[in-house]
Amino acid sequence: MTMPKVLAISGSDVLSGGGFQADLATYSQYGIYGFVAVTSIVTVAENASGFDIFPADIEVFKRQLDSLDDVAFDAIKIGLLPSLEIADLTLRFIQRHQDVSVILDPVLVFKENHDTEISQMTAKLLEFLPFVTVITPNLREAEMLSGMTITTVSDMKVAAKALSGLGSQHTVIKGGSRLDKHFARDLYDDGGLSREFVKPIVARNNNGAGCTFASAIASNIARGKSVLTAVEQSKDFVYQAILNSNEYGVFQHDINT
Ligand SMILES: Nc1ncnc2c1ncn2[C@@H]1O[C@H](COP(=O)(O)OP(=O)(O)O)[C@@H](O)[C@H]1O
Ligand SMILES: Cc1ncc(COP(=O)(O)O)c(C=O)c1O
Repeated sequence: MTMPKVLAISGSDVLSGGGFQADLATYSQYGIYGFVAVTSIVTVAENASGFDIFPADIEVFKRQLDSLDDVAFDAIKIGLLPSLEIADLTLRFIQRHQDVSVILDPVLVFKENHDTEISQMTAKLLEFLPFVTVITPNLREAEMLSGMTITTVSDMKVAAKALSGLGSQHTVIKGGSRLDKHFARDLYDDGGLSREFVKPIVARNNNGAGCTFASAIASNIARGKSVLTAVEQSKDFVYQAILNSNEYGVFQHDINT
């Protein structure tokens, strides 16, 4: 049997916690053949106070996507889009491939609080929603995309419904420690059904947890699982990944706020 094929449209994380390094590591755990179109290169900033994002040359990025037009992917996972131009080309790519499941991890807010040009990018990401199978914002990203303030699990439910209403077939909002200091609560919504997935918060390096979670969802969907089952299984997968994570690099991370 041939392996399912999943494309990551993602950045490179030089420390390999997140980005396409995390995507490929996850695909390999699921027996998925992983492809990558690189959106950007992320390095530790020279003063070591955070990260610097270097967008891919726009022509090079376009040529990567054009090269992939004839591959029959089983799913496409989208991560860090560092500029509006790169986001636009990505949107046009998924519009050309509407038969493929798309998992959008809207990387607007890093754990390291590196705010990209947030309001314009938020508006651009909203244009993706009608072409997206699952969107996986963290709490702050969900607030930006929905225009709501989220302080409780019931706010999270309303925001998830609002995002599903804007076109995403399935929404998973990843709750942070602002919501609950002890439990990592994620809220799933498909426009009708709403489900909460909860795990204890683990005090370990969770850099790249968002990338790993979205890639696991993409892998499960590519393997034929329903989206709800894919999310449930991926929540377990990322929990195990954090329990076994390496502690290295210069940053300690909180679960997103
Ligand atoms: N410290 C942690 N302990 C347990 N689960 C976590 C922890 N950090 C993140 N998660 C889980 O990992 C997944 C990714 O979430 P998160 O890291 O908050 O996303 P993002 O990287 O987009 O901010 C979610 O399912 C979240 O609940
Ligand atoms: C290229 C890239 N994409 C995405 C992320 C987001 O990572 P996380 O899953 O921790 O939000 C990072 C963070 O380092 C990154 O470098």
